[in-house]
Amino acid sequence: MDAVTDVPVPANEPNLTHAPGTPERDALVAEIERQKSTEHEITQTIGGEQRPGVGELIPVVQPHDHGSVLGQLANATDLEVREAVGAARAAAPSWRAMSFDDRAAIFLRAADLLAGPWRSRINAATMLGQSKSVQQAEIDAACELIDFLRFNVAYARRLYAEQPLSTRGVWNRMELRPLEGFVVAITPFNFTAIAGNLPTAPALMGNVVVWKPSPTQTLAAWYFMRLLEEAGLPPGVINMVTGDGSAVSRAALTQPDLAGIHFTGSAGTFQHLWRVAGENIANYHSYPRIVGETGGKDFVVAHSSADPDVLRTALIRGAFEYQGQKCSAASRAYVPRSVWSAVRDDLVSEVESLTMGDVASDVSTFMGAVIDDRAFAKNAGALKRARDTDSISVLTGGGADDSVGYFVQPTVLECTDPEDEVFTAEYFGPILAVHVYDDDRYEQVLSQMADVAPYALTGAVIARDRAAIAKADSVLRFSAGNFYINDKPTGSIVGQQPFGGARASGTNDKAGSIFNLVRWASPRAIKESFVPPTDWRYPHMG
Ligand SMILES: NC(=O)c1ccc[n+]([C@@H]2O[C@H](COP(=O)([O-])OP(=O)(O)OC[C@H]3O[C@@H](n4cnc5c(N)ncnc54)[C@H](O)[C@@H]3O)[C@@H](O)[C@H]2O)c1
Ligand SMILES: N[C@@H](CCC=O)C(=O)O
Repeated sequence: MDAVTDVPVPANEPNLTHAPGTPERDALVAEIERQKSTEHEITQTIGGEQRPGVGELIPVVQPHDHGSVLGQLANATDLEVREAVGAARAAAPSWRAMSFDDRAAIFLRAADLLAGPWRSRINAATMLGQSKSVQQAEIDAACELIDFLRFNVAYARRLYAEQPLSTRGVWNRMELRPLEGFVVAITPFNFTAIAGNLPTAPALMGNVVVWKPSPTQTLAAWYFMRLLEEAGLPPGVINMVTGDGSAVSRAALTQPDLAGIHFTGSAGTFQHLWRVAGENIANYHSYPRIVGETGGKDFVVAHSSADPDVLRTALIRGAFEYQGQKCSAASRAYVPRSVWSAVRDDLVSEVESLTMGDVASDVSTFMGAVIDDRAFAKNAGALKRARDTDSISVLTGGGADDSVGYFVQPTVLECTDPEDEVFTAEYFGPILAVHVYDDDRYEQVLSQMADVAPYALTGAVIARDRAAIAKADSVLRFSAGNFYINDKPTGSIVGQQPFGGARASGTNDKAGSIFNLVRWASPRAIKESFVPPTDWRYPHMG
């Protein structure tokens, strides 16, 4: 049985600025050059062994310069996925027998390695492979992932300490067992932190994992696997298979000992995974835990009392950082006419001043490219449709060019029809749709926009009038799992704003929180009677 020890009290990792002349910037630039000139063989990791993979090869490119290949990965075959499941099964007995302190120490060491010698490696891979600016890589691949690793240890300790009442002569205990079987973690392209958190959170709770990162995030994922090995993660606890995931659906999700799915990505993919689990429901030993955080159509609603500078900043940062490819990105805004007349021209000219380009060659760049040809086509199609729709005016942007990289201009659309697709569909790109309303229609606008999109992930109200804030808080109660007052709807911080949404946005299990970790444990209640009864009769029987 584990000793109950204290764990280090977590604190959020401070962001390094990477300002010109700082040591972190020099280290990062050198590491970017090293990775650019390396043809990475992006191996799978099965039972602690790095394997090149026998499936079809998929090039990993720089999205802002798609002719530059960073390495190749192989699309995992069904056999390789089955081997990864086998390696996880083989590792399970010794991993679950290991004390919590020993497991926790591995992930705390991983956090410290990432905060120190591995920081520039994982940041550089995220900038090159996912086209993140240095600021966006730092808050994600370094700080948020370090926070996930450290805070999860503290949350897990709290969960283990949560014990039932004991009465005189009876000791009641609760044991948090890992799930019986293995967990599949399937992760998105847009956050290296999420990719790292989804396999490590169940592993911390004593589970074994098969991890399938997104092809376009696999370079940073591959480096993170190496970091976990250096931190002392035993072979087979987390097995990484590469590729598009189709083999994982066929060969892992159908296994009788599938214990859970830990997913982040689009709503469509999540529904597919749930369907596969549903079709196999009678074959599983236990009901698999299904945790999925998915898409958003995140809003900013302004009241006539809004500070125009606060609104403009929230819109620019919220909509255009990382090219609008955050699930939390502001993609629809509702602005009263009086405020719009104060904000519109400055907003347009500031959006036109945003720099876009090769984020890895010029570290001062604000925006890079969208992730791949599929994302480019989706955004270019949405822009064409906007140009062709009478109720929409393109205020700035509207162009796209994939000749060198997958570049989509930061775009502001003004649309008179609040039911239009620009207010309901997730484009996952730098496109902000604005609906301008008469100032006295605030309450009607809140009611309309509360339910117009299928998602309920993030949203913000910008207002100085307290009653207006309270009204938005109440009408939009179920429209966002993360609600911001006078702030942008992006940039949640582990330990401060637990993240996730409901409706089509997911199961809202709040990544990086105690609510998420509880899903990866199977509690056992134990009652021990010290002086048990020896006569079955009760006093009322005389
Ligand atoms: N709510 C959140 O916390 C959150 C966070 C980040 C991203 N997202 C959402 O993720 C989406 C963007 O990420 P994406 O483009 O990587 O999503 P995606 O759904 O295309 O892919 C997610 C993962 O699923 C895999 N996958 C796809 N088809 C599969 C299949 N048939 N079987 C098994 N695996 C399969 C992909 O390879 C990838 O690893 C957006 O919708 C965004 O809103 C949500
Ligand atoms: N923590 C991030 C999550 C974004 C998801 O893609 C945010 O709040 O912006």
